[in-house]
Amino acid sequence: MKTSHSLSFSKLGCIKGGRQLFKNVDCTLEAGNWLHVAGANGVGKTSLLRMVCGLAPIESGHIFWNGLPIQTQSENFRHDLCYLGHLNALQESMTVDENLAFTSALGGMTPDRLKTQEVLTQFGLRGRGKQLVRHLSQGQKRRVALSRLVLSPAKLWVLDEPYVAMDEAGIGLLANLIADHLSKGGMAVLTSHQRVAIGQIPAQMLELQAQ
Ligand SMILES: Nc1ncnc2c1ncn2[C@@H]1O[C@H](COP(=O)(O)OP(=O)(O)OP(=O)(O)O)[C@@H](O)[C@H]1O
Repeated sequence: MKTSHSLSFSKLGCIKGGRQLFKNVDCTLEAGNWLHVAGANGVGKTSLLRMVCGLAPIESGHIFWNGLPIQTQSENFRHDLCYLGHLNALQESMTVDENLAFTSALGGMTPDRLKTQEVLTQFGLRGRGKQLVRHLSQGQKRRVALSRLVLSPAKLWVLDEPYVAMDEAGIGLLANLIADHLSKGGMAVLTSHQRVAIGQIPAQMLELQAQ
């Protein structure tokens, strides 16, 4: 069932190291849709995503979630959000299962062993649950990180270069995962230097321009 979630940017601007990266960015994303944030290296894509996730302050303009500024509803918004940054944010000295259980606990959920096994199988990591993350390849680590999306109840997925280190099968898998998420009324914001196709759902493009 579709929900009425929405994410909006209004006159959003960002200054880093005394340099204006972007300004006056306006955009609205409704439930069931995805936003491709594009632009040259250093234009500010990661900075924008970090602002959306509350990891960097909003210097000018506003970010609204369901019509309200995100700062006024931090807890709600955090619950609705799942962020995957450049780094996988995995504990290298813990097993795959332990990492996923930790993610579930952080999201306020009881770790579900069966569901975890299902997700690992879906991501081509069957039988890897007891393996230490530091013994996985880069692509496998990325797959573990991405499998957290499936275990999260979040409506909004914010993904910074999710395809990095993924092979062709992994790229297809992630595209299907996002398409499925959108079909259930979810939303996704992602950056990628590659062209991205998510099923038949057209991208809403936000091309950041160097100032
Ligand atoms: N804390 C900071 N202090 C100073 N400058 C910063 C800081 N964080 C980012 N920058 C600068 O802001 C600019 C934008 O960085 P950002 O990572 O957002 O770009 P990007 O569009 O994601 O780039 P890429 O496509 O290369 O990943 C870069 O020039 C970067 O050096």
